[in-house]
Amino acid sequence: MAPLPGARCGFVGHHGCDVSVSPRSRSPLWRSLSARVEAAAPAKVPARERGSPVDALGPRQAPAAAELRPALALERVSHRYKAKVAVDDVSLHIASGEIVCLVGPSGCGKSTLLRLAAGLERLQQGTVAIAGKTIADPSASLPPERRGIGLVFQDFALFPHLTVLDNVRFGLNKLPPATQKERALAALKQVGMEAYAAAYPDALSGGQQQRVALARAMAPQPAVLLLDEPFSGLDTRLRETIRDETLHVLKQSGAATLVVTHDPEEAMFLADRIALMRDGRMVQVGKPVDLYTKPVCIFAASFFGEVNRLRGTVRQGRVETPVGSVPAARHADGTAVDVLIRPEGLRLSADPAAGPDGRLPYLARVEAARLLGRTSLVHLRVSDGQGGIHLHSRMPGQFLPEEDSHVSVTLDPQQAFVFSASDPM
Ligand SMILES: Nc1ncnc2c1ncn2[C@@H]1O[C@H](COP(=O)(O)OP(=O)(O)OP(=O)(O)O)[C@@H](O)[C@H]1O
Repeated sequence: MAPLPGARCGFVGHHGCDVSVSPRSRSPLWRSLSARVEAAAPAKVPARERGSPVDALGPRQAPAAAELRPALALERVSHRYKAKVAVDDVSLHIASGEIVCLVGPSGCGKSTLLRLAAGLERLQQGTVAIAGKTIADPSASLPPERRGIGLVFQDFALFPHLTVLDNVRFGLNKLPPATQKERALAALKQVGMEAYAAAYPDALSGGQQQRVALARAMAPQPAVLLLDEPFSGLDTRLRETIRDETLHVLKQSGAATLVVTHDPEEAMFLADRIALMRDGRMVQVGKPVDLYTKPVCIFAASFFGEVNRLRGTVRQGRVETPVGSVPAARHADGTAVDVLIRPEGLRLSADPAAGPDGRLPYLARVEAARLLGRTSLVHLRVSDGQGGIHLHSRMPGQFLPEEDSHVSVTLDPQQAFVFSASDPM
């Protein structure tokens, strides 16, 4: 996967990540808009994707390859808040049935991009298209409620004076009453909340409210679902359960889904593709495995997990480090480089014997070892001739060598990334 045109990993610009504006803080305008949007008329999902009335909320067929035009397409979108550039020339396509997670540090422009897709922010530059039809450009814009999108926000924005059933029915008001009820109950069933149809939102837990908000967004069968930090109001344990359930529900819905999250692990868990932003720009878009194993820059490598960072110089297409040699064919001889190694890329053995090829192993002194549950984190010191370097290794299961003992280190080159030291961060 090549870096995106114009991707600037190290773009440390005048529009830095300064103030975070969460949807919660945008009320009351935000709330009234979100209420309007969530009350949107049934969306224009192509008939073939809707299914029969019987399977209205059942699994949809995956679209044939020829039909893979993006359900949602943002083209060269930019947005400023006065002098602040929040989104800078971003393009993103999402296919029907695909889940794309938009990640990046606080203030990098994720929510702004989602709000532009939703029509909650006037488009200043670029275009937004749904199912191949341009619905917004700087001269004209379809209002949010006519875009055929479902929205779920961080605070769920349920109507407190309506029952769960009526909350979900709200967006179906153009349908005959009997169909409204049938469709709303089916949506509630899909999220496991049909037993709570008569309850009011304040009698529900956070996780239950999130499920109702998802049912409400999905009940009109929108072609596009936009979720802004949908799990961040939930405690850690509940969040894992709810996002697992949500993944299955979203996959069944067949909608093109954009999920904003600041949590890289959540993105890895949910996404078919991840779009990583920084300072308003798109840094890298790809499958989670590609972002993790083929990061295009130091920022991308560091965003998805801890990395050990070593300095080195390229000699004959490789960099020698105190824990092993790393291929660096893309860099000219003599280039000063940063080598980033994931902790799980340093495999340890408590038996520091020579390898089968008779070569002496790379050795490290154990400074501490801690069991973290499924893995053990081992703090190491390796010699670099200048006082030593501190590194972390993450080993599967229980691996707790004695403090001050020596272990041998084998470096997995697949988990080591080399970037020119002169590249921006
Ligand atoms: N209504 C606004 N007026 C002025 N500046 C804004 C407004 N909304 C957002 N910004 C600024 O635009 C930038 C991008 O904000 P945005 O909310 O899109 O980022 P984000 O990545 O979603 O952040 P977070 O993860 O903290 O929600 C930030 O610097 C923010 O301060």
